[in-house]
Amino acid sequence: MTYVQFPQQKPIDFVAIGRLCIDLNANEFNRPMEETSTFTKYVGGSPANITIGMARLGKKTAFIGKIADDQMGRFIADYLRRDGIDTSNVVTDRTGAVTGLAFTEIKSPTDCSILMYRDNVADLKLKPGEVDEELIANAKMLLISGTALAQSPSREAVFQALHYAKRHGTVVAFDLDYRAYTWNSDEETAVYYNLAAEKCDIILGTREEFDMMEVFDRNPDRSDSVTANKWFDYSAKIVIIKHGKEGSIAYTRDGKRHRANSYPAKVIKTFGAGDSYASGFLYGVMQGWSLEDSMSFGSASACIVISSHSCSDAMPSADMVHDYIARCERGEITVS
Ligand SMILES: Nc1ncnc2c1ncn2[C@@H]1O[C@H](COP(=O)(O)OP(=O)(O)OP(=O)(O)O)[C@@H](O)[C@H]1O
Ligand SMILES: O=C(O)C[C@@H](O)[C@H](O)C(=O)CO
Repeated sequence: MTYVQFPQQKPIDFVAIGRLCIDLNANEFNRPMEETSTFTKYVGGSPANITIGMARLGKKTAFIGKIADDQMGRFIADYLRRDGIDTSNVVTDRTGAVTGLAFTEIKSPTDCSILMYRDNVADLKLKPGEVDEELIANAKMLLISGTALAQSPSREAVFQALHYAKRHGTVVAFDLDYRAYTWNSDEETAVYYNLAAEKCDIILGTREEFDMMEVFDRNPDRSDSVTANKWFDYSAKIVIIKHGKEGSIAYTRDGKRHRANSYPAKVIKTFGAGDSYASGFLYGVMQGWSLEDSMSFGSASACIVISSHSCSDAMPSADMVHDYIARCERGEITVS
């Protein structure tokens, strides 16, 4: 059963809009940030990680965003280009804005957190007039990401991108990617998330992220099916609710529920799970696979990334994900 039809004649498979940042991942594991002295630098930002994931899986990709006019900004743009990602719509800020930094703390494999430095960041300065309509028109899928909705003018740039996607029949996926630090209030967050989600074909988020969107809704039991069904009155064809290690559930417009369990993993840290899951899942859907197979592929991709030190560098190829699934099926990876 195919839930989403992609416009196959379009030359670009996937374009994402949103933040391009730097991750500084603690080199010393299993200790608090206060006791961590060295970090390794990687390209980061959830939509950037997802795009890198899609590129590694062999998709033709592009990115729409804004980088700082500094060494970090140039490092990010070079990294994307080396992965074959089209950066023609990655604009350089000229106002003195800086690159967002995410310092990651790895207290234990299950207790990780991110300390974000995001004042005056370049990614939130993308303007609607800077979004390239032709690029979106030429893409089969546009991915938007929640954090880009947190402030103007990036917020308007995302809505402009959504408008172009609708105008040109580009499928829209929304990774909720809620980062509390960037927002001013729960009400503002819910209003803008809901306005964007109304326009999207595929919505992916954790239970907690959907809870955040439901501050004005009645869902006292935090029911996944109540959450999903709301979006089928708008544009959604697939709504995925992720439950960490417990796996994920996809709801579809025909009233069906599709479940994927997670695979075992030798976890180093949990961040990056959502980004690698998203790229693996969206890749599967674009290949025309069943939702179950696409979700399993996303889950295995997540395991590879959470068993690694980085998010972007660790994004796997399709062969690596198939191999991981085969090794799990042979019982060679058992630690969870
Ligand atoms: N500890 C784990 N072991 C195995 N698989 C996991 C684990 N944690 C997450 N996953 C896989 O990754 C998927 C996405 O994880 P999760 O629900 O934690 O997303 P997320 O909160 O968006 O991730 P992130 O921490 O990157 O923001 C899950 O559906 C599952 O398949
Ligand atoms: O999204 C961010 O800004 C931080 C990410 O780059 C980080 O790697 C992560 O949390 C992935 O989900």
